[in-house]
Order: sequence, then structure tokens, then C-alpha cells
Amino acid sequence: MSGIWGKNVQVSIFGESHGVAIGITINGLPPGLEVDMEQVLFEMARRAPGRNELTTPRKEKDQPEILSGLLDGKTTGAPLTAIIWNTNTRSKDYSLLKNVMRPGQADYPGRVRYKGHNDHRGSGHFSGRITAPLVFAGAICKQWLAQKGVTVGAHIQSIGMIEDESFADQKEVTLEQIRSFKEQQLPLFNVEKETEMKDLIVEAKEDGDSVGGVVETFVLGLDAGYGNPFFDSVESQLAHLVFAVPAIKGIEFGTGFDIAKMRGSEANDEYYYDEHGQIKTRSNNNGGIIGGITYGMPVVFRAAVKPPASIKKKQQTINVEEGKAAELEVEGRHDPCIVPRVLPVLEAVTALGLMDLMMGGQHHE
Ligand SMILES: Cc1cc2nc3c(=O)[nH]c(=O)nc-3n(C[C@H](O)[C@H](O)[C@H](O)COP(=O)(O)O)c2cc1C
Ligand SMILES: C=C(O[C@@H]1CC(C(=O)O)=C[C@@H](OP(=O)(O)O)[C@H]1O)C(=O)O
Repeated sequence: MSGIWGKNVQVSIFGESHGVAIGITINGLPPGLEVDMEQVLFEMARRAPGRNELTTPRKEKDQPEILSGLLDGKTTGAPLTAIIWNTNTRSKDYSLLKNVMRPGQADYPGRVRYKGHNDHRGSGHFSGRITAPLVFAGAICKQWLAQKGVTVGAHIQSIGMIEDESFADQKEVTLEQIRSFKEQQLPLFNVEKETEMKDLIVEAKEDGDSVGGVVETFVLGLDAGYGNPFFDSVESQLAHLVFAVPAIKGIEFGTGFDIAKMRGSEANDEYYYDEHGQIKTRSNNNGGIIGGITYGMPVVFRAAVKPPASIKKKQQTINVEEGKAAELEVEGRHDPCIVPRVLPVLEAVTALGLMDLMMGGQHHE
């Protein structure tokens, strides 16, 4: 089980959705980093289940208990461990699913990989619930990044076929705008799309179905010169973490797949000096990264989020115990759309990836 990630800031996650608890150990945090716990709790509440009609009804406090690594509100430099108790499990929802494999969920591959020993209750260690500790870690990384003038934000690019404007369409995205996104149930540039998106989610839920979407994440204030060519490129670093998040099925940086349709003359991001003598580019088709290295423009990427697999609609599948075909209507508490809740997770892993990269000391300075 690969529950460990990172070079300079290393995280190790543990737990199952219906086990006693979930949690994380973070190694490599610099000593003396002041941790604003209110801010950490705020970030965790953005992701927490059961907070509104658009999410799973499972209610969890998601209150982290710090076991080590923090004294008088500051990191000690020793491993920081936080535990989050599971308090609202309802494992009977999963008794059928030990043998009847949900299409699109990890039941079948997980069963094969772990020889049937995987905890199937609440999808066990595969559950989106295990992203709560990642948001905890990301919230601390964000505070370290803020000291370096780096801010991570995100908005919903789309839900189903309903699109928001893109980051690239904006004249300027301010820190104020990012703060206001964090307060919104559906963070959007074009708030007029909110009702339409909410209705789509509710409609899918009432239909016993689910919807997917796209989250666009952006990083402001990152200097030129971070990253590496080839294996440790900034794209590789971020993509590794983004694909670690359950339900993510695609990623594109900058103009992404559409750059393939452009000519070089259109795709190239032309350089200029701004009024303060800063080097900028007129477009940002490369999403802030060229040669695996940042060039001082915002890092921008979009991640495709699949519609959650656990739906009430009747589906054809198999019962592996009986070795027969089976029909399945998934009961229980599920998100009709993962997009709003995965958005803070994507911000968190971005912050973690960047802090790990920046702690590496490979910058030109
Ligand atoms: C925050 C969050 C909440 C999720 N909620 C659900 C859910 O309620 N029902 C479900 O079937 N999948 C849900 N998922 C997705 C599954 O965890 C995921 O599809 C599964 O682990 C298989 O992984 P994959 O989709 O990345 O291949 C959620 C994911 C996240 C990140
Ligand atoms: C509890 C959370 O969301 C869960 C994520 C999830 C899944 O399959 O990923 C399935 C559901 O689990 P359960 O059947 O136990 O209610 C969600 O409620 C959470 O994210 O904290």
C-alpha cells in the first residue's frame, strides 16, 4: 500500500472510512512554523461531508486531534501527526457490496489487489474520506506558502455541461477574489451559473444518478525558476498528487489539450517587461511551466472529476461470491457530485506539492 509521498515534506496517510479513525503524519515541516488552527479547521470544513444538500448526508466533525509535532501553536520540527475520528459510520450500507461489485468503484480491483482482505466498509482506504487528512496537511503548507507570497486558489470550471468562465478569461484575479471563493458553496467567476449548476446536481440526485465536472486550480505569486526538467518537472510533481486524489481522471496545464490545435505563433507565450520591469508573458498557454520549470506566471491546471460511481439507478454487474451476473441499485449515503468537495482537496495537494518542491532548494536564488 503506497500511503507515503514526498521528498522534502513527506506525508504518510492512514485509515479507513469506517475504521476508528483516519490521519496523517507529516515529516519535514520546518521548526517554528506558526500554525493558525482556525484556518486549518476552516479549510477542513470546506471539504467535510454533510454540510449542505449537495453532498453526502454523512455528518462528520472532521476535527483533527494533534498527537505530535506541535507545541504552543508552532511546529517543533518533529513528525506532526493528526488523527481524525470517524463518528458516523453506517457499515450495513456496504454488506451487499462485499460481493456485488459496484461498476466504477474500487470494489473489484481492490478485492483482487488485496486478496479479499481489503476493508470494503465505506470503500475502506479507497474512500474519498481519506482526503480529509490531505486537506489538513495542505492547510499547513498554504500557511508556509503565504509567508513566501504564494497563494493557491480554485474555482469550478464546469459541472456536467455547464461552464464557468476560465482563469485565462479574467483580467486579474486578486487575493480578495480567492478569499471570496473559499466562502462560496460553488466557487465561480460567473456567479450567474450557480443556480443552474446546483439544479443539475439536485436533478441528478433525484434521478438516482450523479454528475462530474472540472476544477481549475491556479497558483499566484510563484517566482520563475522552480522545478526541474524531466522526471521532477513541476507538472510531474503536481500530476502525481492530483492523480492520488480519488475520482480524478484527467489533468491539463494551461491551454492543455487545446494547444494541440494551435499554431506555434498562437501557442507561444510572448515575453515583455511590465511597468515595474518584471518579466511577464502576454498569454499563458503553457500554464506557468516550461521545461518543467516555472516562469513567473500563474501555474494553472484543470482536473477532470468523474461522476461518483455509487448511484441508485439499476446497473448490471457481478456477484463474485456466486460467480454470477447481478443487478445493483446502490443504497446508502453518497455524494451526487464530488466537484465542490474535491476542490479544496486539489488546492491542498497543490500546496503540498509546491512546498515540497520549494523546500528542495533547487531555486536559482
Ligand atoms: C471528497 C470525495 C468524496 C467522494 N464521495 C464519493 C461518494 O459519495 N460515492 C462514491 O461512489 N465515490 C465517491 N468518491 C470517489 C471514490 O472515492 C473514487 O471514485 C473511488 O475511490 C475509486 O477511485 P477512482 O475513481 O479515482 O478510480 C469521492 C471522492 C472524493 C475525493
Ligand atoms: C465520509 C465522507 O464521504 C464519503 C466518501 C465516499 C467514497 O466512496 O469516497 C462514500 C460515502 O461514504 P459513507 O457511505 O461512509 O457515507 C461518503 O459519505 C468524507 O469524504 O469524509
